[in-house]
Amino acid sequence: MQKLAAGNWKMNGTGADLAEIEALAKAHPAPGCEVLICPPTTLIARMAANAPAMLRIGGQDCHPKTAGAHTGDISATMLADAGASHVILGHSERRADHGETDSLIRLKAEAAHAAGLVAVVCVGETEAQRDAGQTLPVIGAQLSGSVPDGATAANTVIAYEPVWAIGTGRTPTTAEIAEVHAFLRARLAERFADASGFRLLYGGSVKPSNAGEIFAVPNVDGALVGGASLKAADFGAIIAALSAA
Ligand SMILES: O=C[C@H](O)COP(=O)(O)O
Repeated sequence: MQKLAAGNWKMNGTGADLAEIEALAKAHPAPGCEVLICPPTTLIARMAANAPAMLRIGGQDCHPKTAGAHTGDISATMLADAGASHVILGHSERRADHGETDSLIRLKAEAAHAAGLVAVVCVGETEAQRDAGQTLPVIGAQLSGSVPDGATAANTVIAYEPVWAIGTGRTPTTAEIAEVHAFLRARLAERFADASGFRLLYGGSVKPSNAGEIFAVPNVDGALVGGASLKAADFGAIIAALSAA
């Protein structure tokens, strides 16, 4: 399978930041992995209009419906129309800030698939859940509830993001990442014939300095990167590490 370096710009970036994409493409015109940037919605069409061949573009959320009276929302169909090929769903910031449930995320993933988008479905435990020994049950429930039956290795990517590792500079040990990713692979195998082909990303404080050791962990097929995806030099170094893994 082709590994995936995915950047989530979150609520960061204006037109001036498109220069980072130009710099990234110049430094890595033919990376040895798939490269995805999920900018704010306002930048998707502009990024897609001049997208270098090495780059895929994604949204950060979508509504479960195709169209309708939903002020402020955007549909998967609209993302695809703007030039997106992927959409992040169920990020912990949306689960926390917008009360997104597993069943809602599943509906969003179904909408993404119907629009021809790859759904990047996020799962991850809070620090309190890890401290209580609930990491695997929590992640198992999120996976079962959020990933629709129509998921395949081609249309779905799973991102494991421990909530306590996001933007904190803290990461799990490589053994802890390995345990969760092996668990995810096994749980997917209970439902999907092509489970071995699903890309499993790690996310949470991935940086150039720790990317190599994280990418050496079994069943880690790439990363979902927040802060370090905003600058071409940092994200380029992560792309290089994944390409070499
Ligand atoms: O979607 C990305 C993750 O939330 C990770 O963010 P971070 O790399 O800034 O910790």
